[in-house]
Amino acid sequence: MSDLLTRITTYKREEIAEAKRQRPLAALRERAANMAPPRGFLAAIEQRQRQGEYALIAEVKKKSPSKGLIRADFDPAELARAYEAGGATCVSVLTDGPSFDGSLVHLDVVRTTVGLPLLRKDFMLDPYQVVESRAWGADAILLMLSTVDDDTALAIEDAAREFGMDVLVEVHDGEELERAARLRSRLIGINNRDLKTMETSLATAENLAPQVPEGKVIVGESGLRTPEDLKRMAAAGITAFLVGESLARVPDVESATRALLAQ
Ligand SMILES: O=C(O)c1ccccc1NCC(=O)[C@H](O)[C@H](O)COP(=O)(O)O
Repeated sequence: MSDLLTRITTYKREEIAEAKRQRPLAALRERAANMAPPRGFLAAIEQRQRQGEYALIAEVKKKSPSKGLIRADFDPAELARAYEAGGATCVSVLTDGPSFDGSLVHLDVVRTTVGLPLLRKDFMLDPYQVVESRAWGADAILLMLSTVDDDTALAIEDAAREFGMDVLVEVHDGEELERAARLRSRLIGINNRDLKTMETSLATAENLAPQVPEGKVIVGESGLRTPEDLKRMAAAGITAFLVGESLARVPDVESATRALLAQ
């Protein structure tokens, strides 16, 4: 694991322990049970792909460890509304506070603003966080295999399935891809960002895509900026994308979203 991920997972474990003290699992489960059913995240992506269109998961992102402040006048609701109007299929909401200035409250706000399925983008280390995600309105979660062992990955996936949520399983190399293939989730995200160097290379997704087993849906993640980048991914068989910075940074987010998706 990179130094950054070690630092993030260390404070995340402390956050989880504190959250469990503040809101025990039983109370969280009750809140999750009272939520409207999940909006189908994978189903929305596959429907878009069946129509021959790109499926965009557009990310509500204020700042990041690699880029610092991305959007000074950050308003999660306004950003999500622009993504929806620009043709996004789903929205990813960063909820990590210390590194991204995210919050679970953003998830709640975005859910009441748009009708698109929502991904909770955070560092999932404990099944407790899955229940928390559902309780705050997420329809899907991200599971980064670089931060969990196989038993934990399975437990997190099981918890998500119990709540009818989808899991985007994130990999960055061949070994993680082999582990991802053993999980039941059909969504595999290939992260182009190397979290040791913070460099992005589209070659990562291009090289790993042919090794993804039949029946899985690949999401190309990070470093995607232009319609040409998406075309390059599509040539490698990837037509679903997770995009944050390049859309969240610009003044006219709706137009930028529409322009990115032009095929
Ligand atoms: O973005 C970062 O700097 C980062 C650092 C450490 C862990 C995760 C990080 N990013 C999360 C993501 O996966 C991206 O937000 C997402 O793929 C969108 O990437 P981009 O379009 O390059 O903003």
